[in-house]
Amino acid sequence: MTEETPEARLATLRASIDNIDAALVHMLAERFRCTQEVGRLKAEHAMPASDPDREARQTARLRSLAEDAHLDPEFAEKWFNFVVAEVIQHHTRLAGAAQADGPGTDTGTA
Ligand SMILES: O=C(O)C(=O)C[C@]1(C(=O)O)C=C[C@@H](O)C=C1
Repeated sequence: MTEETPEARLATLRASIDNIDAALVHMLAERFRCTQEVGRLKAEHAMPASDPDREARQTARLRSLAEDAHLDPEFAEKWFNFVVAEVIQHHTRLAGAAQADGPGTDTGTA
């Protein structure tokens, strides 16, 4: 039986990392597609960009999931906070644009 060389093992592991990174990019793209719609909904209905209660619930949930998965819960929380900060910036920008547009030009009347 021939042993796998360290170089071959590294290449195998990197192939898996490539797949995982690609999946993460696709999942993040889907998440941002979703939060963009949430941002539009919030802007249209003058709802606040951030929801600290929702964030607290999600942080607790993700920390628990991370523990179960043997992922550092501190890291999971940092990742979530990083993503949410970006989402809130997008929401705030959409709210500003909605305000600049005024209450809506399409009144449904002729
Ligand atoms: O669920 C919402 O209300 C969102 O705007 C999404 C989201 C998130 O990205 O998870 C972002 C900002 C809020 O503070 C809470 C959660």
